[in-house]
Amino acid sequence: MTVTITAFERSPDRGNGLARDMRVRWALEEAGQLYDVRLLSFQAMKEPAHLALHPFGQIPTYEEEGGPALFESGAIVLHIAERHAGLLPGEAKARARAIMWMFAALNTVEPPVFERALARILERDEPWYEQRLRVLEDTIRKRLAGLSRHLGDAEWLDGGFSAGDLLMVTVLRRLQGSELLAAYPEIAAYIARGEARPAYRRAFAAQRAVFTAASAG
Ligand SMILES: N[C@@H](CCC(=O)N[C@@H](CSCc1ccc([N+](=O)[O-])cc1)C(=O)NCC(=O)O)C(=O)O
Repeated sequence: MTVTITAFERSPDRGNGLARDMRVRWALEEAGQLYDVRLLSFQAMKEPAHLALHPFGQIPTYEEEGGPALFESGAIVLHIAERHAGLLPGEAKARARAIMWMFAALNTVEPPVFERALARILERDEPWYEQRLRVLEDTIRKRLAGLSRHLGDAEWLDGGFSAGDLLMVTVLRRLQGSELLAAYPEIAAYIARGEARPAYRRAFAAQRAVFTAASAG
C-alpha cells in the first residue's frame, strides 16, 4: 500500500518538528508504514492541484493507494491508528478513551498553545498584544494544571501509549523552553518520554533532513 503525505518544502520552524506533518510521520513510523513525501512550497499549496486535496491550502495531507485522500492531521492520525496496531487499544472502552484524548489534545490544549505561538510571531506590534498574551497564557496554565492533575506520575495519559499521547506530545512540544512548561517538570518529562520513542526519533530525523537539504540547496 503506497502512502504519500505532503509537507513544507522548507518549514518555517527550521526543522524543529513543529509543523503538523510531524505527527503524521510519527504515527506512520509507530505503525511501521513506509510513506513518500511530496514537498510543497507555500505557492504550490495554494495552487489548484493541492487545493483539490486540501480546501484550505495547507499541509499535511494523506493519500493512500486504493484508499481515501485526507487532510486534517488529527483525522489522518486516527485513520492510521485504526488500521495499525500500537496506536489505539483493542478493548472498546480503552479505545474510546484514547480517542477522547486525541480530541482533548487538538480541541482543548492545542488552540491556546498554537494561538500563543502565532501571536508571538505575528501580533507583537498590536496595541492589544500584551493583554491577549496574558489571556492565552492564563488559559494554557489551566490546561497544564488539569493535565498535570490527570497525569500524576503515570507514564502515558490512559494506560499504554496511544495516538492521544502522540498528539498531546506534539502539541505540548511547542511550549518547550517557556516558563509555562518550566512550572510543570512532570509534563516536560512526559514530552521527553514521547521524544525518546524510536518511532518519534525516526520521524523527527526525516523531517529534519528535509530542512537540512533545503538549507544546503
Ligand atoms: N488543523 C489543521 C491545520 C493544518 C496547518 O495548520 N497547517 C499549516 C502547517 S502546520 C502549522 C505550523 C506552521 C508553521 C510552524 N512553524 O513552526 O513555523 C509550525 C506549525 C499550514 O499548512 N500552514 C500554511 C498555510 O496555512 O497557508 C491540521 O491539523 O492538519
